[in-house]
Amino acid sequence: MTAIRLEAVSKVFEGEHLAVDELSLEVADGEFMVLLGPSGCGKTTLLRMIAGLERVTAGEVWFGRTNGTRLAPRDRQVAMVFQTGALYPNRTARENIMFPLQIAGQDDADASSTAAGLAQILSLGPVLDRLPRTLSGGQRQRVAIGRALVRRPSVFLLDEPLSNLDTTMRTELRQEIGAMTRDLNVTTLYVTHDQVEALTLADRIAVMRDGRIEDVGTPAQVYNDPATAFVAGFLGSPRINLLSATIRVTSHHRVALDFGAQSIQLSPTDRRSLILRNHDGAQVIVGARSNAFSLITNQDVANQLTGTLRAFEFHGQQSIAFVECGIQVVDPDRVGLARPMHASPDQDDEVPTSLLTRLLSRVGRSGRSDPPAEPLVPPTHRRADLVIEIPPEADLKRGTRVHLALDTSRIHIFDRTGRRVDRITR
Ligand SMILES: Nc1ncnc2c1ncn2[C@@H]1O[C@H](COP(=O)(O)OP(=O)(O)OP(=O)(O)O)[C@@H](O)[C@H]1O
Repeated sequence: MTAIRLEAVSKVFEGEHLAVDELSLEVADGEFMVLLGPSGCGKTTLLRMIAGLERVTAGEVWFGRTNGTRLAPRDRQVAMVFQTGALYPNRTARENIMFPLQIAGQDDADASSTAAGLAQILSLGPVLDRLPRTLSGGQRQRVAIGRALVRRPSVFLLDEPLSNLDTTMRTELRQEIGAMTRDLNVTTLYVTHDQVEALTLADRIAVMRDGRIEDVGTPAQVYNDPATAFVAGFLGSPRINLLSATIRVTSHHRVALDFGAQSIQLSPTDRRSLILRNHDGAQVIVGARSNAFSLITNQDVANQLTGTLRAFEFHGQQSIAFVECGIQVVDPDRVGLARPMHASPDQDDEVPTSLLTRLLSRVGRSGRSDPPAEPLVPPTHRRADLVIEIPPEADLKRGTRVHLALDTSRIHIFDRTGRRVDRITR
């Protein structure tokens, strides 16, 4: 078993494309770490650098006490499984699994019995003597996993191993991968862009964006106490509401969040007031998940927002309502990009300068591309809507005025670049 330590690792591809940007991360011995992030953020590149399949442009990769940055892949004791585990088509499942042992010089009988033992754990017993083309996608992935694990690697890397499987198979194999890697106590780095896989499998999650890590923590930490607005937006469904606000400190040192036409106050006992009192007048982003709101009929309740119900969707256990409150809503995918959606030009300076930006600034080019196009949103959802959960039995008509209580103990406050300003824990 081996811990992995990445020290300021960067990868610049030809054409000066920066895929990984001075990234540091430690994965403890035997830990299951999930790298979570949107397509193109550099997850696969990072995994390939750890496996030795991609040269590191700068920084170091350590396995325990060994500097592995320049080690050949075969000397790293690392096994990797890809999206579609490529199997030898003319070898049976058993032969595929035992092949690495044969290459290592083990005799056939021993290799076959080791393969059979692993196949039992992977529920492959009945299909061990079949060729890959006769197996289902899930079975093929199991064989690929078996082949990767058969030599008991110190480090196990998986790159979206479930992405080509149907939902039932994904859930089943996901649970098995979790159980098996823990039984074998192998240090595992698992890449996905699927938040459910990350939340259910990980000991810790590292959330990546644009070649960097925005947050690392247990699933509960990154979900309940996200470091940035992007992380808050990436985890959770429906996505968190991000509301533009200004901090106002009243004469009695109470902190109010002013949304323009409406405002709310933090409770005087809220310890975050002590931090926010120093930010009077600051433009911030308030993050509130859909279940931080509740519909109320009593208009005397403090901290309520009023809006018009525009649409709702039935989701079984709950319904999702879209409420127009006249509050500017921010897109989590765009917060903190080089040119934030609502930022004034001078706020760009607050965004950390990346390695590529610095590299390219020497040749007089900007390191970041334009923000991506607005992602698709459900047809019922306008960007300015708050998205809230309501009980499925709520009998509401579109166009009615609704009052929403906001539980301020469950909101997060970010600066305009998306970094948390109200963090007490962690
Ligand atoms: N060989 C390469 N040459 C040039 N650019 C590359 C190369 N491989 C990857 N990239 C670029 O590096 C960035 C990161 O790619 P990478 O495959 O690591 O992302 P990812 O997070 O794994 O994405 P996905 O989830 O879609 O697989 C992308 O912009 C990609 O286009």
